[in-house]
Amino acid sequence: MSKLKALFDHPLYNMPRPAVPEDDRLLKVKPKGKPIEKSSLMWVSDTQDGYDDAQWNSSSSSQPPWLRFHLGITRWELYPHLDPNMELLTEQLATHPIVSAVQKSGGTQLKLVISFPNYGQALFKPKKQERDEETNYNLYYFSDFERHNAEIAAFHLDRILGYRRIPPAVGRLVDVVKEIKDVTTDRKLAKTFFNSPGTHSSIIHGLSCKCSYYCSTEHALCGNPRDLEASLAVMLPDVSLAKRRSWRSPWRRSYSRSKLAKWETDPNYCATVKKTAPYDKGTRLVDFIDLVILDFLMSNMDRHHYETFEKYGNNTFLLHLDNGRAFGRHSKDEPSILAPLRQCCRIRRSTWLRLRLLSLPQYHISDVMRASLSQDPLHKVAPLLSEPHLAALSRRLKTVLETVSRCQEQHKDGGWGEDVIYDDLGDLK
Ligand SMILES: Nc1ncnc2c1ncn2[C@@H]1O[C@H](COP(=O)(O)OP(=O)(O)OP(=O)(O)O)[C@@H](O)[C@H]1O
Ligand SMILES: [Mn+2]
Repeated sequence: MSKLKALFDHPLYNMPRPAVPEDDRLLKVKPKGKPIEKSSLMWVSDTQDGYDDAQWNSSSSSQPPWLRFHLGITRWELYPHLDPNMELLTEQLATHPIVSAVQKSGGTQLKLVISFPNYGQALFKPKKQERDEETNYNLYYFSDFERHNAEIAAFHLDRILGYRRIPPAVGRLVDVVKEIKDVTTDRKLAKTFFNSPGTHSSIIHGLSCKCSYYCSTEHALCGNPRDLEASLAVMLPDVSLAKRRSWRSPWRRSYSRSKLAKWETDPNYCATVKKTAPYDKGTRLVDFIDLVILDFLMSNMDRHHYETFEKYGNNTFLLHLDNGRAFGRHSKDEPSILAPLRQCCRIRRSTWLRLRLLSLPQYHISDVMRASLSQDPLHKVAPLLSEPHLAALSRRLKTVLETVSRCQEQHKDGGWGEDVIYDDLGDLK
């Protein structure tokens, strides 16, 4: 734990920054401390059963942690470094009673939207795979399971990298009968519960769903006997309050078993991207490279899209949502994920410096991840990432740093050494 603390106390994580301009906040509280009207809560639920009476105003001490999280979102990050709100926010996700659970439509696998008495909401993804199972090498990335522990580990890794672009996610043991079946108003969901015919003393309940893959009784999710491990990620502000835009990744895979994508065959692919909006201006390209580095470290091949908050136009951070297909394999790295860095040879200075820090023994990436993950409530059931996955992180970090060095070498020969490192620190370096 001391390595993690030392890392977060390091000047690279505590750079002086100008105060956030009011317009850079995603949401505003109504002026003059008027209580937030009940009507603005209509999107949460139209039945008030099980919910607390909400009496919030513009004073942050009256606001529940999920609301403080929403109000803290800015143009460049989801939450501040060493956020005092984080502990209570994650504790409530892990312990607050569940008053409702409904299926979230869309996507390939079952997800639920969970609601809490203080109107907070979370995106629930259930455990589907044991921690020590590796994704079958014959399986295409788009048929892989989503892993609840990957969602949790991705949040921790994103924070350790200093990005703060993934909504906080925690693990929780959920009683599938008491906390889902008995409280859901989603009749279709309730109908998918059944008792396992094969067990004697322990009753196993499964739930399956309506979605495109893995939603049959063969892929039922089983409680043990009723407890099911899951990840709960804080919901972002509803899109009626803060619209988001979804961007197709320029390095998207073909999602076909036979076709290659353009970036896999065209060695000059990045030159075209660099000339194309929004990658031709501002920090979009280096922000995308940040995301690529996160994905390579956790071996996530499924980054087909990313999202931004529409309010900020092109000058904003990228939301790193949907990390369930990360951490599937530890014995192999996937070099193609790093293609954008190799092809564009560009990285933010602040990211590069933090990566170098994480490769030093006193801040070693595997050690700080182990420490960070040990704070999750599911750690007492089993460590969120097995040791081989933690070891893979430091091996992959080395590859990222070698790739940057190779870029610098190549660019030095061409006489344009300045190009690789994008200077986002100015005088601070
Ligand atoms: N924390 C969150 N708060 C609000 N919305 C979210 C959150 N996380 C994800 N979403 C939204 O929910 C949608 C589905 O989530 P996610 O992509 O994780 O599920 P999925 O089943 O993996 O979907 P897909 O199969 O399309 O990849 C996302 O497109 C995103 O817009
Ligand atoms: Mn997905």
